[in-house]
Amino acid sequence: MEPLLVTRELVAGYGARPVLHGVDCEVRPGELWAVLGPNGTGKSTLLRAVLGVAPWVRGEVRLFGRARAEWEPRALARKLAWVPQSFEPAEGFSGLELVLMGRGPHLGLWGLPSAKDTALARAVLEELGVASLADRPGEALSGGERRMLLLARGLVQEPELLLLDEPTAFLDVAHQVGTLDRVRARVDAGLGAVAVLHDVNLAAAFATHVLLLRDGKVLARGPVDTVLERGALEALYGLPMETALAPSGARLFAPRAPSR
Ligand SMILES: Nc1ncnc2c1ncn2[C@@H]1O[C@H](COP(=O)(O)OP(=O)(O)OP(=O)(O)O)[C@@H](O)[C@H]1O
Repeated sequence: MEPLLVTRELVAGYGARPVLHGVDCEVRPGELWAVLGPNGTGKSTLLRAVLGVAPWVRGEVRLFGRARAEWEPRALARKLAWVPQSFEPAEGFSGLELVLMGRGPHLGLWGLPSAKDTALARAVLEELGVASLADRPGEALSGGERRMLLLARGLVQEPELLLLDEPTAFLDVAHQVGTLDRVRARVDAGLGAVAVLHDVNLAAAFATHVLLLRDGKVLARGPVDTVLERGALEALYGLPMETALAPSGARLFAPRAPSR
């Protein structure tokens, strides 16, 4: 299957300083890539470089078979959705209206959502277990509630490729699992997704592939079952790790303090 996203020798940074030093990756339909790595290593910068919002980028970024620069923004927004780490909703918008913004790239000349768009937005909120946020004022929502709206906005955009920057941050454990479960269900139906995660166990449970990023370089990448292992994680985080097999067969990872 043709890749949705390809980066080759990707270098990106801010000011004079490169943050990414030659990152290669490929994402195909039906793949959920977890990007793991220490703080400040360039995970968000990688997503931002793909979106074209990192201050400078060298190397190749191809989306849906074409160079990124060849895409007209609105056409690209019908295929590529972005779930950022956080947002400050402008005052006066309800939760439903904020989610409906995800339909923007699909709307006609006047930009007015139809009854079908509204039904889709309500259905996604329902699916995520946050239907009650539809009628709440956006500016009055908690950090976790805003995250759920951001995810809903990304899903109603009905993209072919979904980029998620720490989608589980600020969420309780049930919403963390629920969020990745809903993303994975869409991935199993053909979506491609890239999610920056800090929780190795969530990556093990939901990702199909992992990309381990350290100091702006790819330490390892490939299928989750082969790449996500103790030695690679110890090299990634510079910390001893323990692994175990749960009765369900799930692989579990636990960091150990070096002094203990
Ligand atoms: N707008 C910016 N201007 C200058 N430097 C930046 C900017 N954004 C990020 N950086 C720097 O680039 C480096 C990589 O940042 P990035 O946000 O990509 O890391 P990350 O791996 O996502 O980190 P975290 O896990 O802490 O979110 C960091 O050293 C950061 O300070």
